[in-house]
Amino acid sequence: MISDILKTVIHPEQDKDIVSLGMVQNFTEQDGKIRFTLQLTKAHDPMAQSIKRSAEAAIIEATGIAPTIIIAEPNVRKRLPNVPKPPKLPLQKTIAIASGKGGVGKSTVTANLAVALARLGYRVGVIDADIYGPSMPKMFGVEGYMPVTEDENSQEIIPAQSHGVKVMSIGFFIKAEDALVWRGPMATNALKQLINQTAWGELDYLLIDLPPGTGDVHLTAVGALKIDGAIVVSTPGKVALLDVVRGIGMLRSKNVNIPIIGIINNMAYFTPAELPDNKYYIFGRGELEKVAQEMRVEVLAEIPLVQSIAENGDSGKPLADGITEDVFMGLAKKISADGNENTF
Ligand SMILES: Nc1ncnc2c1ncn2[C@@H]1O[C@H](COP(=O)(O)OP(=O)(O)OP(=O)(O)O)[C@@H](O)[C@H]1O
Repeated sequence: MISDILKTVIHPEQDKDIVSLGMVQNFTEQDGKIRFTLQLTKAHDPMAQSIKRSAEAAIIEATGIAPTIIIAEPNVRKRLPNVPKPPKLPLQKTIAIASGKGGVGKSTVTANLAVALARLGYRVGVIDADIYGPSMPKMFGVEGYMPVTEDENSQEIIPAQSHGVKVMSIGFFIKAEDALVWRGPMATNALKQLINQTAWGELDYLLIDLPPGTGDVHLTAVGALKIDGAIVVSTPGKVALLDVVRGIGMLRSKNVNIPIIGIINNMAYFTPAELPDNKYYIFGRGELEKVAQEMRVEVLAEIPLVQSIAENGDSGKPLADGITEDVFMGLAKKISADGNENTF
């Protein structure tokens, strides 16, 4: 019996055989071919390849048949407590998060919004297309993630998983200090690969963290996959407003032509953690709303400047405090099918 043979294959860390651990699934033996799925019990199990090789060797030794073994990642949704069933969406929605200039909080918004959508029960993926400064690995606490393919014949890379979100970043492949030398075609090719060669599985929302500005990488991202809409992140200062106008202009240009879902006013006001009801509009108030009105775009959310947002971003824990959680859950409801007015 093949199952007896597989019982001799022990998971080195869990000290139990792979049959008792329930890792052997969908077993078939037909026309001299043996095939099964090696169902991992934890995500990105570093032992996966060595277990697969041991199982192959054991079967070949006993039967002379080289089996086909497919490694399957565990279904993270099943392990998350209290996750509501996702509402049925007709299509996967791809949303680009853009900004006219760097440092306004685009990556922070992407990470927190992704986790908020996942908490609503949606299946969410994030592509860090910020080739010149990838920050998703840090924000999701998966900096050490080594991308692997499903098996050696597969071209598809398995994304990292963190806080219920699938994450793929150029940062998994290159050192941060090398990112700046990625220019032109190299950057655009890398981005295309990230988009098309990731094993996303089924997703309800795919968020793309675009690089800041309006360069060639944007056009590639836009060309490589159908983007359903863009969220533009800005800060309230006057200089930033000019960039918003430019950014929206780029997104609406003939070549790009992406509908704008709305603007996010990040660092709109300062709130001290100990006085969460006090709002200090230190960069002024109302200017961004004026620009939004002129450009016929909605301001989707005002996100306060709070120390914890920066701290949680640095330590890989999105949505880790009350203030951040409230504002991003509100935003996620607003833009998703959970919202009443705008079922994007
Ligand atoms: N609402 C906020 N409150 C406090 N800190 C914030 C807030 N939003 C962003 N930050 C901090 O500001 C810095 C810049 O944010 P972030 O990296 O998200 O910007 P970005 O627009 O993606 O930048 P880049 O374009 O350079 O990648 C980070 O240190 C982040 O933690």
